[in-house]
Amino acid sequence: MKNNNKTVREIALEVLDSVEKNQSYSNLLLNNMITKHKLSGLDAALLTELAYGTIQRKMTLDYYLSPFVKFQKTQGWIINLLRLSLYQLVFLDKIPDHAVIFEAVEIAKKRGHKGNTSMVNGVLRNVQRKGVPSLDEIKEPAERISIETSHPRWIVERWLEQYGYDKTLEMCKMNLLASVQTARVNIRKTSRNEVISLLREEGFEVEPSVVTPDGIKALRGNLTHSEAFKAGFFTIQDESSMLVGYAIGAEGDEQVLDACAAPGGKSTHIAERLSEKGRVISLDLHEHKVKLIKDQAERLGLSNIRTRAYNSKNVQEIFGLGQFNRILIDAPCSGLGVMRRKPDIKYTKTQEDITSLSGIQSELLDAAAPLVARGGTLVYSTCTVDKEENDNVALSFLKNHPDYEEDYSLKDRMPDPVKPLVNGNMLQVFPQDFGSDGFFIACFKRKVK
Ligand SMILES: C[S@@+](CC[C@H](N)C(=O)[O-])C[C@H]1O[C@@H](n2cnc3c(N)ncnc32)[C@H](O)[C@@H]1O
Repeated sequence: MKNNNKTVREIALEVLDSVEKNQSYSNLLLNNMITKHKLSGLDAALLTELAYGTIQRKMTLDYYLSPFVKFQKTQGWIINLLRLSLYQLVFLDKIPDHAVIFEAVEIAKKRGHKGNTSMVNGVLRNVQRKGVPSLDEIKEPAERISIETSHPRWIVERWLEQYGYDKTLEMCKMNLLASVQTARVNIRKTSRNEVISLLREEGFEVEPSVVTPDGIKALRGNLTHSEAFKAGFFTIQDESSMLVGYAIGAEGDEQVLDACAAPGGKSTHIAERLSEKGRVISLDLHEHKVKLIKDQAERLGLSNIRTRAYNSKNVQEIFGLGQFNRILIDAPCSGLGVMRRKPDIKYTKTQEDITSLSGIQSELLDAAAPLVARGGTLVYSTCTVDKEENDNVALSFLKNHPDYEEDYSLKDRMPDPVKPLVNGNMLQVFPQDFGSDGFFIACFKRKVK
């Protein structure tokens, strides 16, 4: 359990501190830590469980700690150490209580003075003796969901209003579960059956996705470490994200603009479905992001993608009106559909972010709209579940663009299990539908006349 003289729990505490202090993204930070400390499979899995679990359950843990700790008067790292320890005591049954408390005290000794050590020891032993307060004390439904599932109250209230009690509770509970790694097969190079056989030969536990025809689910092992990945046989992508590639329906020699394209998950999907002569033009704001798309295209052996660092609000300055058969706006969004993979999102996003993002989303759609050829397709997607960024943006787009209409072929383009979720030209996938990301897709068609 020791790496560079740091235990996995010490590293987990560093992750918690950094996520809180520097607003670092937990998923990126965790990957960096795993590499920096050269963590092996089991230790990497434990670090992920401890750091993600503690962040995911932060509000519940604070409720449990509240009778025992004066939050205002306690240093941040001590609160994090207590959260980390309590998470193990309450939510993990494979680690004995005495080991959890012993390690917490050792960390406190290394990090702080004697007073800190005895406080950590005292709080954890007190919790052990008296037990944590019952959630049944919380009578009000929004507050109960908020504390029990660690979602800020404003998010719970919005979802209650938009989707009702049952869906909200289901979604909040689902968001606490670990996400499963999934991959999309590069149909240019190989088939799903072949990739599954290759991965199994390499010792990975995988199965076909039941959501998408080109998807694979990893039950054990990180697929990016496989030879099949290096050979460009697949892309790591969430199953909901894959749906966008089907929704846009690109084929043959078509010209497609992907206006918010990095790191390239959807651009490469579209390119795989086009011919060699077809083109995906992939834009994103910064050179370093565009490089991610180029790297993926190269790994996958795709020569029909062109990239450029560009602000897509100004696309009309570089492309001709009606130039593209299809355009995708996979817009920047609040990401409230991907909380399982980025648990810190729920604590950092605000209602103001949602409003300002919906403005940006509309601007991007407005800028791209005239570049779609008559009879062509415009697809708008987000990885969020908030109606202000989803349905409302889609509806106001149609209202402001009389040259567009709903594209009802969205349903035909969806894989069978997804079809029942399509509502006209829109699709909202919730995390609880398939265990994939919360995702929204709207399809528009530019009128022929
Ligand atoms: C949801 S992500 C795109 C994910 C990508 N489509 C994929 O499947 O891999 C949104 C992207 O939009 C980019 N973005 C935000 N504002 C933009 C703008 N004005 N012009 C171009 N790209 C923008 C962000 O940098 C971010 O990479």
